[in-house]
Amino acid sequence: MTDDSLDLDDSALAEHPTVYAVGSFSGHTALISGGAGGIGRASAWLLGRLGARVILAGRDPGKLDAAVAAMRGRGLDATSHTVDIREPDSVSALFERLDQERTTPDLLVNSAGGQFPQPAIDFSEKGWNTVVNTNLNGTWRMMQAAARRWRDQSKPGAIVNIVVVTQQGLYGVAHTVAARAGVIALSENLAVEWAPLKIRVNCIAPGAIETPGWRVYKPEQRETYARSNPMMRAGQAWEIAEACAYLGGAAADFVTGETLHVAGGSQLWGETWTIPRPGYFKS
Ligand SMILES: CCCCCCCCCCC/C=C/C(=O)SCCNC(=O)CCNC(=O)[C@H](O)C(C)(C)COP(=O)(O)OP(=O)(O)OC[C@H]1O[C@@H](n2cnc3c(N)ncnc32)[C@H](O)[C@@H]1OP(=O)(O)O
Ligand SMILES: NC(=O)C1=CN([C@@H]2O[C@H](COP(=O)(O)OP(=O)(O)OC[C@H]3O[C@@H](n4cnc5c(N)ncnc54)[C@H](OP(=O)(O)O)[C@@H]3O)[C@@H](O)[C@H]2O)C=CC1
Repeated sequence: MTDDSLDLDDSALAEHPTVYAVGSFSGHTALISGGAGGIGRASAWLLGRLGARVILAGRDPGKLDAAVAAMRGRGLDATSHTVDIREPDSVSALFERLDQERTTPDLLVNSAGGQFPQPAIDFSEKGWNTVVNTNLNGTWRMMQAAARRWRDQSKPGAIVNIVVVTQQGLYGVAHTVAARAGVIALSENLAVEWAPLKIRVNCIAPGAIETPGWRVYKPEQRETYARSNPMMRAGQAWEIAEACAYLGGAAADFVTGETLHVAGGSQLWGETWTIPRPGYFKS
């Protein structure tokens, strides 16, 4: 697979079949961090097509503008705001801008995240902190800011955190596995603590999903990902978007504190080496 083939095709996202009914998110607003990336953009398209007003958030205004223009071109209600979830002030500023617009999302999808592959023994202090600050602290900041609005306005809310498979077999990204395990534990805790506020908190653990985010991995490592699960294929961003629509919507009104693996079974079988597999493990 080439670097170019990882780019998502907006015209495909505009027409991909879905199991959900058009209008099932009418009247709902979804804030999607990482909304111009692979999984975030597919989720924005799906939720938008189902009737939601979608707000895409990320660091790169050019990518956000392009994604919003494509969605608006198909008649969807899409806007964007910049945010760096690593910066507390940036997250505060995002939510203040939404307050000024009198916009409170009903659904927050935390898809902003990422990591770089490196043997854990070589992690620098800064590298470790960057990944933990992005994936654990950044996700937390977004959750807390949204929850405060829902509490203050006595509104229900739903959060879907995109994490990674943490049980086994994701080697070379120990920093992100640690951060995402933190997000899962945090989500389970908040599912209880925020239930009185009518806030549901769930996670999706994707397996290998072909997105632009894969460019951080060497082609020879990427080539192995499709065989990292018993279904022997890579997943598509649309498959995560559909799970997002489930956990973020009315069908999951009684679901909270859950982590849904959309991973082709890779949480049960298989191994993923984002760095070259050491000779020690070769048969
Ligand atoms: C059983 C499990 C089955 C599951 C199968 C799954 C298989 C799939 C493969 C793996 C799973 C995960 C996949 C994905 O998540 S793909 C999509 C996610 N997208 C990305 O990861 C995007 C790319 N990543 C990044 O943008 C960066 O890594 C980062 C998160 C760090 C953010 O980048 P940013 O530009 O904001 O930060 P910097 O470049 O300034 O870096 C800050 C410091 O981080 C250290 N660093 C960064 N890159 C490297 C590197 N390549 N090697 C070593 N260290 C790195 C470094 O300290 C940086 O500071 P300095 O530049 O000052 O040194
Ligand atoms: N693709 C896969 O195989 C898997 C992905 N995941 C996870 O799913 C999530 C989405 O990944 P995917 O769509 O594939 O990756 P992408 O890299 O395509 O998208 C991630 C998005 O996050 C945004 N982002 C990154 N850092 C920040 C930040 N500090 N503040 C705001 N936005 C940020 C990026 O936008 P910008 O640079 O413009 O800010 C980017 O658009 C990530 O958490 C990823 O780790 C988990 C398992 C497997």
